[in-house]
Amino acid sequence: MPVSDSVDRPPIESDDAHSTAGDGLPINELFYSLQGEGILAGVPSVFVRTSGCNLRCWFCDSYHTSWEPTHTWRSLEEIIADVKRYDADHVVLTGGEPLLHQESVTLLEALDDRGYHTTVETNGTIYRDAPIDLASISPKLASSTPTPERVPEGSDSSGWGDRHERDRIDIEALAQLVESYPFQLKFVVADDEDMPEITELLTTLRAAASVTIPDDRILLMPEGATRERLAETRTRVADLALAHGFRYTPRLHVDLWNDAPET
Ligand SMILES: C[S@@+](CC[C@H](N)C(=O)[O-])C[C@H]1O[C@@H](n2cnc3c(N)ncnc32)[C@H](O)[C@@H]1O
Ligand SMILES: Nc1nc2[nH]cc(C(=O)O)c2c(=O)[nH]1
Ligand code: SF4
Ligand SMILES: [Mg+2]
Repeated sequence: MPVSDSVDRPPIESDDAHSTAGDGLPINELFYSLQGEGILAGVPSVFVRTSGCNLRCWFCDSYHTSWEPTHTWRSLEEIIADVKRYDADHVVLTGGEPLLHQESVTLLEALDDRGYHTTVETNGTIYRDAPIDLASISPKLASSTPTPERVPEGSDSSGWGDRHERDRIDIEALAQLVESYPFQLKFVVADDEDMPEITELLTTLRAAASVTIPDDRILLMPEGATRERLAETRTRVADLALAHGFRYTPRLHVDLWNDAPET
């Protein structure tokens, strides 16, 4: 369900945390696929992708939820009816940043009431209290920050470099997420220069959080929105996972369907 800007509601403040409340959610796409990433990779799942993000990763594979957000406003009833069309018991709520939206909590409650397993894909900068079966947290490293040289084609990084850098890590939100939900920490990695920041962040988070964070919940995921780019990064990242005793996660959907929408 690719969508364009809606005319029936004002445009969302896509870059403003906690921006939407009230009935419904800005939906960019809703589709059925295999979970491509993380400890549930391979599980048939319905993906609900909200629009709007408080960060601007230069490599974002969901450009139309962040750099140039598009959406249709959908009521929770409509979203649930669409989810029910598929024979799946796993739902993945993603974005954009789904936890920007207060209504994501209401949607998760409705899905939980209907017996669905819920995964939330989040950048880890916002905590909300919701029935989440797996918090799939992907904290953003310095290598994600946009610069004039490293920015999606046709976009302007001005204003976003500093803001992204300021907001990309919130230890308090990360600690609350890992304390509250079964979790995985999924780092996007391109090369060994990313590793010192990961180990430092883990030291800080382990000191801040009241729960243990075992190494088998730390996943390294190769950076790459296309098969071509993944071919450059994946073996390097797998070797880094082995060297550090962390898990490696593939990006199955990119291997299978490259960068096609609704996959
Ligand atoms: C589009 S994001 C949406 C959820 C949330 N905003 C986040 O970043 O976790 C979904 C997942 O894709 C990952 N991702 C986005 N672009 C990527 C890329 N070029 N290579 C690898 N992973 C990427 C994110 O790190 C996250 O785990
Ligand atoms: N197949 C598939 N698996 C995914 N896991 C996380 C995704 C996301 O964009 O959050 C994603 C996605 O976009 N497609
Ligand atoms: S935080 Fe997620 S949705 Fe936002 S720009 Fe980064 S990868 Fe894209
Ligand atoms: Mg994706």
